[in-house]
Amino acid sequence: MHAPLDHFATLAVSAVDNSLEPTLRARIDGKAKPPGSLGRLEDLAVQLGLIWHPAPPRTDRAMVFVFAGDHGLAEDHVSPYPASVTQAMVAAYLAGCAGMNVLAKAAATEVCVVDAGIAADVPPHPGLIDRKIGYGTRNASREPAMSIDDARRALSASIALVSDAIDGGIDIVAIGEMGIGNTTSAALIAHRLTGTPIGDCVGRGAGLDDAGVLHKRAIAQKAAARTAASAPLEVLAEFGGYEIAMMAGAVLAAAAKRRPVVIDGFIASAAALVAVRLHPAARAYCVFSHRSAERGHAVLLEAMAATPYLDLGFRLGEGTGALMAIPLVRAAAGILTELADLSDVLAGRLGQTQ
Ligand SMILES: Cc1cc2ncn([C@H]3O[C@H](COP(=O)(O)O)[C@@H](O)[C@H]3O)c2cc1C
Ligand SMILES: O=C(O)c1cccnc1
Repeated sequence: MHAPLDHFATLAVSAVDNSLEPTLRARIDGKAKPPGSLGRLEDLAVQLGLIWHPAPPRTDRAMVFVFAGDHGLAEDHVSPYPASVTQAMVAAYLAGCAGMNVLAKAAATEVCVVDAGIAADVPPHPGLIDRKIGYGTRNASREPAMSIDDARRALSASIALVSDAIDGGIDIVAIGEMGIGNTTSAALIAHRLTGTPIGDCVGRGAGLDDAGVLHKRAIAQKAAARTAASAPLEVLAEFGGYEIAMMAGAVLAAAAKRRPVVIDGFIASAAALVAVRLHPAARAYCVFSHRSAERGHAVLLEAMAATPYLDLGFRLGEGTGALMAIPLVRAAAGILTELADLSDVLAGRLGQTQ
């Protein structure tokens, strides 16, 4: 049950070489289209070029890692659903019949389901990766959700898992989560790492009504008032959860291995912020997929100067928003690797890709 700590301690993230950007822009401007006419997809192409330099970007295999964990906070009724839904949804992922599975199929993306800390013993399944750190976190409104050591264990476990997947041929990493109560954890992380008032970070989560949001806000206030922690690892340990820690580790692993990591919505963005505060160079590897309808997502996006590509009104999690952006990543890479130069087209030299 205990993963080693050293993958986190020894991790190195190298910065992308931003001085290459003008060269990449000029190359894209020379393609068979008016300059800038593929809009923000060109920005994504530049980002992929910087990440993969000097190699051309590869996008054959994408994998979404869905980390599942339970939250002690759930006993305070911060969610309209009981904690048992976490495990039930994991069973649905393994059966291939959840929202995430449907969207992963459409996005030609492999699925990796990880038990980061579900509050029950989950029956073994060939599709389930057991990296359980504990049986749910402790209640962050009363005490730290986890120890610093457990936060490091969670980070290290996912760093090892995602690094191995990349070594095994995964070109695009995407992150998502399942954990009843985790929008409260994410709100607390957003609040503490950005300095935004907690009330502006708390939203409806899985569908609270107005009274429910008021109650959730009060619980979050209580948790925030309990601790003055401000360093990213401490904030992560104070507020949880295991699946958020593992998403942060996944971001760091992708960055360390120089692969793009597609960030889902509110909770995944909170994890990305933890990762970026731990290793600022990791920001350049993050692709922010969509703008979640959850209140507080804007706070996180702004803190990372991120403008997502999609606005579909999603507020599900599970990696669903990230999955919808995988085709964009593939298309953007194609701008660099398959789109002809205008000079070749005008000279009638067709069918030669760069
Ligand atoms: C059936 C169901 C499936 C879900 N899939 C993702 N979430 C989403 O809702 C949860 C966060 O909301 P809160 O903080 O209000 O609990 C997370 O598990 C998130 O992934 C779901 C929630 C439910 C109910
Ligand atoms: O944006 C998300 O990831 C989200 C929002 C609400 C509930 N679950 C997930």
